[in-house]
Amino acid sequence: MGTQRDFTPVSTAIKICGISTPETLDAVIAARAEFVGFNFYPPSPRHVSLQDLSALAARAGSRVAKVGVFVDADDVLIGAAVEAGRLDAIQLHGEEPPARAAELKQRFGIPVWKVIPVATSADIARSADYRGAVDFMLFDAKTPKDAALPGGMGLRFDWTLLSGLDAGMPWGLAGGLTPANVADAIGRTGAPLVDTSSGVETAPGDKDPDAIAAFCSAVRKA
Ligand SMILES: O=C(O)c1ccccc1NCC(=O)[C@H](O)[C@H](O)COP(=O)(O)O
Repeated sequence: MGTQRDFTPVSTAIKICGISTPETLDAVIAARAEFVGFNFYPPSPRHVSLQDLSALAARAGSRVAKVGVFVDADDVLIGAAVEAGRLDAIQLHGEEPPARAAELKQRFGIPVWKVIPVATSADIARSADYRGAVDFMLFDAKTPKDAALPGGMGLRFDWTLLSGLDAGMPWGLAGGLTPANVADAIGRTGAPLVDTSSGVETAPGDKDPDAIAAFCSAVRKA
């Protein structure tokens, strides 16, 4: 099982989400991102099979922490992915309630991240329900009800909603972050971690190694 990371920030941590090829995994590692996300939501263009996950995880070794992204998944899928990918954390990107998150934390013994979809200040307030149940909160843009995916859509939310945030635990910012806007996002929110997916792609699911490098460089200069 994976190890719990120390989020005490010396600089902003980076998660590149939706990696599915060896070449783009290498780009994430070369750019020294702290976290890589592997997607287990079948409708996503970034979805990885357990077989591919296993090969990617072996390639990564311990050079980057591996986060599995799940949407209201059952224990069988999560367990298989945790084992095949030697995952370091489980990211819940669906409608999992706090009790379900706490159950998964207990069952698999690795940190659980909960995505908080944000459109209004009420969404930020609701994140308090997850205190004590999860290890990390990722504030991401709420997608429209008829959206194809609950994440990875390149949508931003109003960053001022995070003003004065006391999440009560480590947290991060996601949603529409790109090499061009991530420094501004960090400056405005003070996010200890930033996460991107479509912002470093040429098409849905096609990650661009140069954009991954540019994103990480922009974060380090911020
Ligand atoms: O990326 C996906 O396809 C996806 C599908 C279903 C649930 C979550 C998904 N992505 C999770 C992420 O952590 C993304 O990085 C996050 O939503 C930000 O995406 P983007 O706005 O494209 O940077």
